[in-house]
Amino acid sequence: MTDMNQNPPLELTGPDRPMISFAGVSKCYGDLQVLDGLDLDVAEGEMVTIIGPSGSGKTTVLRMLMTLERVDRGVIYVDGNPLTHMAKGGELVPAARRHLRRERANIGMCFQHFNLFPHMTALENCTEGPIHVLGLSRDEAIARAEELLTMVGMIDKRDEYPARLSGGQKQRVAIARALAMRPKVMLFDEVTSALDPEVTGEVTQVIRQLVSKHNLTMLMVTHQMGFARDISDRICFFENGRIEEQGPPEELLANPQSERTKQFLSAVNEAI
Ligand SMILES: Nc1ncnc2c1ncn2[C@@H]1O[C@H](COP(=O)(O)OP(=O)(O)OP(=O)(O)O)[C@@H](O)[C@H]1O
Repeated sequence: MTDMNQNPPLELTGPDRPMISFAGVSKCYGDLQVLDGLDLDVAEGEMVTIIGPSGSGKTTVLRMLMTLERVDRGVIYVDGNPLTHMAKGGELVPAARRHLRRERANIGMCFQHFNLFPHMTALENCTEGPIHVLGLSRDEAIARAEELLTMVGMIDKRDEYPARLSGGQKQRVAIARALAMRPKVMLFDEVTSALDPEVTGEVTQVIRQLVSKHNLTMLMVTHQMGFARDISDRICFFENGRIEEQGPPEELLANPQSERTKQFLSAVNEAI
């Protein structure tokens, strides 16, 4: 087998290359092996959800895509470019830093607790990154933010501060803010977990629109099987840092093949 860290391919090419690719990725925290030779490809425009027990490594996958964590072995590619192979001896060389900054701009992330800037209005939350990171003019950034706030149904709240918005409204602003950076990939970590069930539907609908309008690629983590069922093209069941089983939602949720997936889903169903 090729050692990906010794000799990683410089890039993945070809029209069928995945938008996201984890190739043999392993990660340890001390003695704890969190990811264990993970292979996971997500095609352009595909919506993939990761489910699995607590501690199985789901959030670590998203954090590694955000380059918040280093890989120990293997390579992660986004749109064919490796995220990790330029890291040397634990410190990033300047070229690697620039490369990572560019790559990171391709990736948007939304979190369970929204992480909006509390001292900025909904509109300012959406213009801050485009002005200060992408170098857009104020007018360009405002036009982009207004278009996105309209898309997520929040334009009438453009001048409100986050404290005056409901959870669902905050999450929709957070989605608009991430999109304002024009990412190729969106990551969603438990974005509906802090929301009331009736509000979950409005966020799900907004996320669905993103694929049809922007052809975004999405990787999501959730504990909510209803959200996974409604939103995903494919669900991956994680166990001990590997994919135990994967498939379309209707197959994986209704007719799981692996004993572990069956146990997990029946425990989740009992808890509901
Ligand atoms: N920075 C860290 N240092 C040490 N251990 C960590 C760190 N981050 C995560 N872990 C551990 O790695 C394991 C996987 O964490 P991760 O957050 O990826 O799991 P998860 O599947 O998302 O869990 P949950 O469903 O509870 O959010 C856990 O045992 C966690 O305690």
